[in-house]
Amino acid sequence: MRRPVAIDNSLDASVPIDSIDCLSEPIRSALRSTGVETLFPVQATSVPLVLASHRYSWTRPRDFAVCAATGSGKTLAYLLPALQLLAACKTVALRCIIVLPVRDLAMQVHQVCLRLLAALSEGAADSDGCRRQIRCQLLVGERSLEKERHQLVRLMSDGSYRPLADLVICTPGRLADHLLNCPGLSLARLRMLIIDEADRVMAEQKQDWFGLLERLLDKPMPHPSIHSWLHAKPPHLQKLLLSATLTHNPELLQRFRLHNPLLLTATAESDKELEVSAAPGRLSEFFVQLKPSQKPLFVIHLVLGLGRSRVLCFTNSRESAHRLASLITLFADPRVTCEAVSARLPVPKRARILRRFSTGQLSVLVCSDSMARGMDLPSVDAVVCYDRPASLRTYVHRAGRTARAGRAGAAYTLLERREVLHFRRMLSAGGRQVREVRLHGSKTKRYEARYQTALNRLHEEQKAGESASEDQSKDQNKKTSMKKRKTKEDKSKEVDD
Ligand SMILES: Nc1ncnc2c1ncn2[C@@H]1O[C@H](COP(=O)(O)OP(=O)(O)OP(=O)(O)O)[C@@H](O)[C@H]1O
Repeated sequence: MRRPVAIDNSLDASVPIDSIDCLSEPIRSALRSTGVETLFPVQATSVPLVLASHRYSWTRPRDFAVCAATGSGKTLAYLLPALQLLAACKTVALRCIIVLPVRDLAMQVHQVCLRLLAALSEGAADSDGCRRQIRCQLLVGERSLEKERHQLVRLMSDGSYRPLADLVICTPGRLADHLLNCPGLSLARLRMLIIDEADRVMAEQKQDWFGLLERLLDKPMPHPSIHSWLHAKPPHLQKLLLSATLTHNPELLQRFRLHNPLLLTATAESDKELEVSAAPGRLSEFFVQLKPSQKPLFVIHLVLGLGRSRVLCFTNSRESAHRLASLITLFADPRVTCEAVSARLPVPKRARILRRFSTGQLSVLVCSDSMARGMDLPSVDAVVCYDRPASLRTYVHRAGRTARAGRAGAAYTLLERREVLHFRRMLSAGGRQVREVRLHGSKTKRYEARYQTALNRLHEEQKAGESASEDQSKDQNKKTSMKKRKTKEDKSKEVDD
């Protein structure tokens, strides 16, 4: 890869949108009406470069890899050039695909995109009103494959297919489903493939979606229209890869067959295998050494003693998440409200819990690493790595749920003594500064008795639960052996008869 372009890690280097000449006026006014007055450094660096790479339609635009801090605004860094390019196209055709590793993230980016598109079409109504609306579809498996397919293409009476989407936001698995099962889907006009959280998407390679996509790229349109004859030569596809932890390893990146790639980076330290973006400017990072039994007490102390009002806790297992949430609930202090959320919960329930946390009705949300990537929850003022993160990547994404968009935040990692050395080494390899804070007994004394009561109640509830399930399985065993005996008796009766 050529010499990387540096991205300023400080939001003080943000640039007023009016000074970004390459942005069209409709996009600028859409930004203004969604409350964006300046472009963050990652946006001010990448938007002009990406747009410039499309200046001449006869040359193939180069590809980009963007590595910038969590919460630094990478979403707009790719949405803005994509929307500007799409707005200039007169006809509907699938021209841009945005791939995100999980459904929740795709839904979040879809929301950001819809807000911008609504502002764009309002602007069009105010001016000449003749601009075509960009059509964006979300494909994450929320609806049946059939229903999603009807959002992508329409079968016409002459047997041809009419494209219905300019832009698709999807997960890799769902994209593969459509590439395999949607007969009218044509990629002949595809100009941009954007892969957010690219390192994660790359690691999973679900259903070889990228191989499928490449094979379909070369396929001609199923039923050529006059339009497709006029534009017979397929446009060049540009790829944009983004993450806060993006590898610089050319071999790994070449899996996406990048063309003349340019790396835009705000990295902490140069490492060939793993590039970790510099930490967000106003993130303070701490670790606390304590016994496992003290961990819930520390979380309670964060809210009651240190005044953190929105705390996001990451555990390594669902059991650990539910145990912590139950314990905090049994602590029964109205100032510390807590729930656990996991990817297994039905989408509406998960959305309800996230809304309660975002609106301040919950002070502590416990979750697994499925929430660590990309989720943009407003005003999280502290992240707690309740269980030790397995890797630097995991840590960076967990900690990155706070201190977003220039706000202040703190990340606390709770460690047992034997874990401290490994953790400190792991962080210093990523150029991160982490300080130790101590949990003094004098500070937690006032809620210790109540905590002990909650702990005892939790043990009792667990015991009651265990013996109930033991009874249940005994009953079950009894029923099964009775059934077996009966069938045996019936059989021997049949033989006697
Ligand atoms: N130019 C801007 N002006 C004001 N707010 C912005 C701007 N750009 C982004 N934001 C806000 O910053 C927050 C973080 O943005 P975004 O989610 O794009 O970060 P990210 O770099 O993708 O983070 P992650 O690596 O965690 O996915 C969002 O709430 C977004 O609305």
